Amino acid sequence: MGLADALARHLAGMGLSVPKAVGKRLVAYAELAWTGNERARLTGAVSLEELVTKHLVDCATLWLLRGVRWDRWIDVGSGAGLPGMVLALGAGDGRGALLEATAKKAAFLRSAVAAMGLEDRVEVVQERAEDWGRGGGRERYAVAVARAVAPARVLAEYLLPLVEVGGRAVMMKGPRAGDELAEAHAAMEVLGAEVEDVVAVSLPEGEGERRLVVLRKTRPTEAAYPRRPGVPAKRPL
Ligand SMILES: C[S@@+](CC[C@H](N)C(=O)[O-])C[C@H]1O[C@@H](n2cnc3c(N)ncnc32)[C@H](O)[C@@H]1O
Repeated sequence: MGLADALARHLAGMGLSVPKAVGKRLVAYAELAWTGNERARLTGAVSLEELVTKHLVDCATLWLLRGVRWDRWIDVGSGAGLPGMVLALGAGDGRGALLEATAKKAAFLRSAVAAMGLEDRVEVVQERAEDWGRGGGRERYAVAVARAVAPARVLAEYLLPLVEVGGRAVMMKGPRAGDELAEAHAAMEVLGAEVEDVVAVSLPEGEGERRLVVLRKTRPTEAAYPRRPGVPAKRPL
């Protein structure tokens, strides 16, 4: 079975389907990321097949969020482009940004965006989230999303300043999301956000449990946030 078929089978296991052409483009992107892996350590995947059937499928869980529109999004700490490239290739024709602090990874992201013909609607930003949230990215996006970047209370300070009032921060978490959210209570108070939803998803073929945490921003971010690069992680709110 080809990788595009394997991807389709895994997506079907979550009640999702994509047109064949989209499946092929997702696999083409995964092949780029897998090749790029040899030059810069881009993903934790141990094989191209795992990148497709585990990591891409995990990112596609975002399509299950009914209340979130992916038309002005930013993927914070995008790494090899996860979940941002999956959103760009599979979630309509919205505009997005891939934010990544590491130069080698940002260079890969630029080449992948160009190779997939996405330059018109996907921007690569090589910055720290803390800098972009004080600068050009402040309150600019409808949705900020992150996967495997930081604990919820740290991530709240990375994501919420980037989002407009009424916008969403989406944290892709594992089954311990409840504990992380309890720790993030103070951060959400300070940053002005409430938990809108926590969606439980079982990945197909026993690949594990996921929680998609959706926060809604309720008021503008105070000027003091986000704090300087490194401070949110060192001294979480
Ligand atoms: C473990 S990787 C996860 C990458 C990708 N989201 C994924 O799911 O495969 C975390 C990434 O976040 C980036 N990162 C961590 N903190 C960051 C920050 N404050 N601003 C921008 N990027 C950050 C790192 O450089 C790294 O590429």
